[in-house]
Amino acid sequence: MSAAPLRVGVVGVGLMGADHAERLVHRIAGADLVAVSDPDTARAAELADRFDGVRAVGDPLDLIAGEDVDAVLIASPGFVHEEQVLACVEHGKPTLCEKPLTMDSESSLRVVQAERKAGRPLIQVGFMRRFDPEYAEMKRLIDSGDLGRILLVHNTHRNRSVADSFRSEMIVRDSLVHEVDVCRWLFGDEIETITVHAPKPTGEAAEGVLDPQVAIFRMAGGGMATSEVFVNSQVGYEVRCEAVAERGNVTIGLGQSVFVRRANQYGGRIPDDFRDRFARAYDAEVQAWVDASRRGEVAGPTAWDGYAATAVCTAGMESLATGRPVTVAMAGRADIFGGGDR
Ligand SMILES: NC(=O)c1ccc[n+]([C@@H]2O[C@H](COP(=O)([O-])OP(=O)(O)OC[C@H]3O[C@@H](n4cnc5c(N)ncnc54)[C@H](O)[C@@H]3O)[C@@H](O)[C@H]2O)c1
Ligand SMILES: O[C@H]1[C@H](O)[C@@H](O)[C@H](O)[C@@H](O)[C@H]1O
Repeated sequence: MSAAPLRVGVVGVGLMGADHAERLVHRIAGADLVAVSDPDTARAAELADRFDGVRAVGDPLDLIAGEDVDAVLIASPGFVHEEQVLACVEHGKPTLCEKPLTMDSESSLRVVQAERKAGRPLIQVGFMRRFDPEYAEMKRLIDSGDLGRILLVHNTHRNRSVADSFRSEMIVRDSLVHEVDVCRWLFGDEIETITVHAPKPTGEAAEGVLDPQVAIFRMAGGGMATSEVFVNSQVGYEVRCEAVAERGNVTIGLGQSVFVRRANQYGGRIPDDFRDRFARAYDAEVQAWVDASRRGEVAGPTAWDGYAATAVCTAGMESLATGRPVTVAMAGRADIFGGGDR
């Protein structure tokens, strides 16, 4: 591992970028935040001013090219990820790119191919649930084999509310993409077909938005998963997952760590949003990225995982439009890696 701290630049400093900048400064070892960039230059300057020695850069591509930046954390909107990740690859910089890797499977495949051409792994994708202590324990239990083979997974994913600009297809591409990654990871298998159904929408969703949605995945090895995604639930941030195996089942996300009784009521607290529920997961994710980058490696979800998830969501958006099951179209791994393991 390099003895020097990793000098990190953050691209996009909205909700997630600002949250990651705070964690890089206050909670992550072996990294120095050196630059932030956002087309909203006032927002970037305001964030940079909160910390010592952090500069605000107008053009994200200048930050990526910067000689004082060793590695880049991308937290811009998904539609600019392709250009920015490709620039990072061109400059040989380790990159943590927030999900989704890109907007569709063709562009994600271009990223996989560019990384392959660069000759070394550079990209980690921000599927932070893999770093959540509860999900990690679930994965450990399933992989131990003690419960037998995993048969089914049931996911629930609810946000309190989203902006009216968050349309039906974004529920698939931006929200369901987490369940896609979780299922690929838990089953250790690809999703072969996806069907996305929608009941009559909630009156709390914007006009024309199909919310909630229910997705069904059929895994290549015969497993199956259901996922409810409901982004205007009005309740809070609820993420639950139950894995059903041959001799037992595992549930996470019940949120029962603190149970309070008062004023004729009992219960616990429901988190506001992802930053609250997954704070420890983001910390572990970014720490793993920093550590691996200093070793010249990639930890956690790879560009291939980002591509596979995007390919499933591309099929999912087609299913949402047609109401029919759609087979996921993916390039063969061997065609890209020639039998390698990444
Ligand atoms: N892992 C998670 O749980 C999680 C949670 C929320 C968001 N995300 C992802 O993080 C990313 C950012 O989401 P957010 O919620 O922070 O959005 P946001 O809208 O709060 O912030 C996005 C920021 O990017 C800036 N931006 C716009 N165009 C840009 C460009 N070309 N280059 C750089 N910055 C640009 C905007 O000005 C804004 O400040 C998205 O990819 C989103 O899917 C992940
Ligand atoms: O971009 C966000 C983020 O990925 C959250 O984790 C998810 O719960 C939201 O639904 C999505 O919009």
